[in-house]
Amino acid sequence: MVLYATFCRGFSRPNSSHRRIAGNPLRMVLADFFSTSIVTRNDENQVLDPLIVCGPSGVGKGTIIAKFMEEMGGRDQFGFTVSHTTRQPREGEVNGVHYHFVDIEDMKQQIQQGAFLEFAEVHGNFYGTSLQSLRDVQDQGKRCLLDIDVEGVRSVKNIASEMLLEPKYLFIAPPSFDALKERLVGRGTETPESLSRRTANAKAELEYGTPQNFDSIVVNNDLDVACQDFAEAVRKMYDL
Ligand SMILES: Nc1ncnc2c1ncn2[C@@H]1O[C@H](COP(=O)(O)OP(=O)(O)OP(=O)(O)O)[C@@H](O)[C@H]1O
Repeated sequence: MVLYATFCRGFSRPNSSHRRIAGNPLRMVLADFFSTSIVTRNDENQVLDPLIVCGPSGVGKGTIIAKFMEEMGGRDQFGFTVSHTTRQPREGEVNGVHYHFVDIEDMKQQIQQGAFLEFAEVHGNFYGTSLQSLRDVQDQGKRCLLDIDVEGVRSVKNIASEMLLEPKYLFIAPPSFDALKERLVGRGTETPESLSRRTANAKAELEYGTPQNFDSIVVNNDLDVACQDFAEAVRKMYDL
């Protein structure tokens, strides 16, 4: 409830043009009643429900999302919601672009202040999606694209209806567990310890990646095919 109140407060922009709340009639009435702009429309009058992308570490989420956004027109409709993390930046990662890199005390403080839609401690580090990062995307009239782990998906599912959000959930699966492990090794970012933590977590994450829990599942075997499948799944889910 505290989080909900924070969320409503955070998203309340009474004078904004994006306050044209939409969706089904009940949603519209409730959204107006609660004076929240979580449910918004863009200039083409389309509802801006978030896209939640999930999958085990190393499956290729970042790679597919980058191609979709940069090479397949994704950026016209979606804005990447930049997560916070307490892990160290990898080579080439830019603060504020790939992640907001923060230290652990800062992150804990912001969590306590209710600044996050969801957060989780994964592989010994905190990851989270701040309400501000969602607002930043919505202010551009775009749908939020979130790349979050299974715990994050569970958290969002628990609170989405309270917030009148109707996200679409897409899971990216590897062709096999061995292929996933090979990619993590090939990426060259993991220590032996972090590799075994990530692969151990992947087992439970793959079990959660079922049609019961996700609107769409894309298998990332051949990268180009997976990107096409991803774009097609997005088109179908949002009726674009
Ligand atoms: N279809 C594919 N075939 C082979 N390698 C791939 C494929 N897709 C991605 N990769 C490679 O796998 C590695 C992991 O990809 P990426 O970093 O995008 O995964 P991720 O799911 O975003 O991981 P994390 O959750 O840890 O950030 C990268 O080195 C990437 O180049």
